[in-house]
Amino acid sequence: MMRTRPLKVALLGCGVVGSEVARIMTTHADDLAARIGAPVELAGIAVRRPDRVREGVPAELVTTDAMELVKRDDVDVVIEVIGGIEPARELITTAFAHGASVVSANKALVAADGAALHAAAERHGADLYYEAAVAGAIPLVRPLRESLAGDKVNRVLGIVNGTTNFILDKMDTSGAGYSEALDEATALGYAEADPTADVEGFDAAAKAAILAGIAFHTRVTIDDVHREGLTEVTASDIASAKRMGCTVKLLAICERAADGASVTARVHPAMIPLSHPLASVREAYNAVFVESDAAGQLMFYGPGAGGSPTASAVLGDLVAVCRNKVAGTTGPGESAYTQLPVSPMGEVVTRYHISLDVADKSGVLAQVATVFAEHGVSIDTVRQQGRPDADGEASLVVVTHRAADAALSSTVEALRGLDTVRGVASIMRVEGE
Ligand SMILES: NC(=O)c1ccc[n+]([C@@H]2O[C@H](COP(=O)([O-])OP(=O)(O)OC[C@H]3O[C@@H](n4cnc5c(N)ncnc54)[C@H](O)[C@@H]3O)[C@@H](O)[C@H]2O)c1
Ligand SMILES: N[C@@H](CCO)C(=O)O
Ligand code: NA
Repeated sequence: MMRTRPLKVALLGCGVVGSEVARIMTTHADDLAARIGAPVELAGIAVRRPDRVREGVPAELVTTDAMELVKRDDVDVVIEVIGGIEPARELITTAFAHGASVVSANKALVAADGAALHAAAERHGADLYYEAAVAGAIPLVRPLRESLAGDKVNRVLGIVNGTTNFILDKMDTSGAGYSEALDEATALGYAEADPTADVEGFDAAAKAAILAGIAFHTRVTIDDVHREGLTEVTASDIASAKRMGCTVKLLAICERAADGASVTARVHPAMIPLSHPLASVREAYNAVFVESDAAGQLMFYGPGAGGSPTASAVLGDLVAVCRNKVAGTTGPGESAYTQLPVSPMGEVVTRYHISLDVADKSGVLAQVATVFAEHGVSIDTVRQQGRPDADGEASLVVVTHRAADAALSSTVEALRGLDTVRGVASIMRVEGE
């Protein structure tokens, strides 16, 4: 039976995502009401620039005072799509204190302070949902939190940033330059307000922290995630990858250690074989593999960025928290009972592709091989190529077997110390084999 008092929603932020949330709430109002069992209405929309014309957004709902809006007694749900740490955090905690549940797309905030936010929600008998924060429209937070709650997840591996995938894809397929590709991603609404968050890997690291925490039932913050962006990836890395039958992707990788006693979370560019399903993830699409004991390998794929896809995830959460309100209950909160520590990057074990500029003379190969052996890093393949442009120099490309990141780092340091090694042109991890 439909309850007659409408549920009131405060929308904070009306940018790329917020404007789409407002549009869908208006156009789908009847369906949303039927699915929730109560009408759902916008109580107000907090914006920073009230003079901006926003098509389809009722002017009488617009306010610049977000704090006053979240304190209103008639507000049942707050949707936070402002982004950043403050004032989003204070607005969300104030919303909880006033009895409202919160839907947020804010990965930066959840990855920095998720535990405190969950605790505040629980204290006030409210919900905190953030499906949109990880991989946009793709259902991932809820499947991990609910559908896989009876299984044991061991690994989450994927492409979780649309902007960087768009850039790498354009560079790889159309030969576009880095800044041209970034400008296009920004114009399409994929990039964050400050694209540094995307290209330096902060956005993906925040998502990795959230995924690792939920997947392994422990607490992982963005500071625990090893992060390398794509600003160091060169055209020559992409060409090297092609020669190996690989492509370069910015990956987020969360793993439970083999002994089950710790976890790792990292974001970095990596070479993956063209035969791997992640290699064919194009443009701003995201794809995430989840490996678990009972289910085996699951793949989640879809649009990970953009106003309308992200709004889809926000609306899904809105329906869920509204249903909970109607039923007088709350959904699952934080599950961090395993308290597994997060190991440093040095303990991660993977394969490496290293490209060295070396003196083109006898004995160099043996010298280089000795350095690898001395550090316990086993070589899989070596390819030497003369460089007609550089007199007396050659390129040596070494691909290793699986080795600890710390062992690889000390190998590279020792290689740099050799007179015959003129430079380390690139080091890239090789994943997905
Ligand atoms: N764009 C995407 O593809 C995408 C995807 C997933 C998640 N997200 C997340 O969604 C959130 C919003 O992203 P966006 O792309 O819509 O950003 P945006 O910059 O387009 O929109 C944010 C809006 O909030 C407004 N704002 C800032 N401070 C405010 C305040 N104090 N009161 C009221 N309004 C305020 C800004 O003026 C801006 O219009 C972020 O947390 C982002 O990480 C975005
Ligand atoms: N800037 C983000 C938005 C989605 O979180 C991206 O490019 O993936
Ligand atoms: Na999602």
